[in-house]
Amino acid sequence: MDVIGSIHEMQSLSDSLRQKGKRIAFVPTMGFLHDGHLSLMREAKKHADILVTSIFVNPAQFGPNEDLDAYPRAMESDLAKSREVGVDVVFTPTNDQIYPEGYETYVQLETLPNHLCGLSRPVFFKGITTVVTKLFNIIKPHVAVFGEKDFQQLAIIRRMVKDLNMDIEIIGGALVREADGLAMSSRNAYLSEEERTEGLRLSQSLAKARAMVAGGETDTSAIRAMAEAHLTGCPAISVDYISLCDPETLDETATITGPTLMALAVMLGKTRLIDNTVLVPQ
Ligand SMILES: Nc1ncnc2c1ncn2[C@@H]1O[C@H](COP(=O)(O)OP(=O)(O)OP(=O)(O)O)[C@@H](O)[C@H]1O
Ligand SMILES: CC(C)(CO)[C@@H](O)C(=O)[O-]
Ligand code: BAL
Repeated sequence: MDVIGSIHEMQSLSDSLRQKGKRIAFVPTMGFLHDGHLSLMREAKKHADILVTSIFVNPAQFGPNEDLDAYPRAMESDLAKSREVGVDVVFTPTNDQIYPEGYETYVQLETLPNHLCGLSRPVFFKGITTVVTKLFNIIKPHVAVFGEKDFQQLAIIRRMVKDLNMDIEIIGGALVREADGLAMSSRNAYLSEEERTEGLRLSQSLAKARAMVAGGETDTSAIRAMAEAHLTGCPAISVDYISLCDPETLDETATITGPTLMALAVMLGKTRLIDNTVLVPQ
């Protein structure tokens, strides 16, 4: 497995792989790898000859009061896990290489960021679409895999690739959970033991919603009220959003008539947690 820190070296390697007719798959990450990331890598390997991943904690997607400095990092164990899963190349650029002095070009969508996480994280998706565009230009993948845990991110990347005619296939990887249902996330490392237990309220709310829909419920306000009550049953939880929306436009839905995204975001103490499921009417 190669570990490459230089943009120039990465671009040259991608060019030569492409010239040899190799198909390149790409999985971008911010490191502190868990089984969610590894499942995306296993999926990506099915679609290409060479698997490239990146580990880069992107400052442009963190707001001034967010957790950029605290974000967990574990480069050595990340490299060991990557090697084990069969990654061919890990790209690990520095902040100065990605955003050198004088940097001023950003990629931004008009509408999709004005929903869900984008409402409370104003620079989040502008930072993501910018860095993902740069990573695509450096790694030149044929296919890239993003997790369905970050459902809005996946929808935004799909839209961006279509709108900007990027010749890259985007694949969604299923959300991976701990055995008790908690969605895997690097930020789970912030949780105390007690918070870790209370964090189950997200996946429990989604399970209750699925049961309501299976029982014939179609009114999203009833489902939202159930989730609000279940989440705020824990005083340490403050709800950012409980959204029942169209999975493509992310516009809120009053009545469930087709597949509907139910997405949750909460602060549990100082930790931001998200989770989602797609509700399908009977
Ligand atoms: N539980 C999961 N199941 C599937 N994919 C996941 C999961 N967690 C993260 N991913 C995906 O891994 C990729 C890299 O995500 P990232 O490095 O931000 O990890 P993360 O665990 O989501 O971190 P955090 O939640 O703290 O931001 C993204 O495409 C993300 O959707
Ligand atoms: C796609 C990504 C690596 C861009 O920094 C990040 O948002 C993530 O880890 O989901
Ligand atoms: N998983 C998306 C990156 C973030 O929350 O900052």
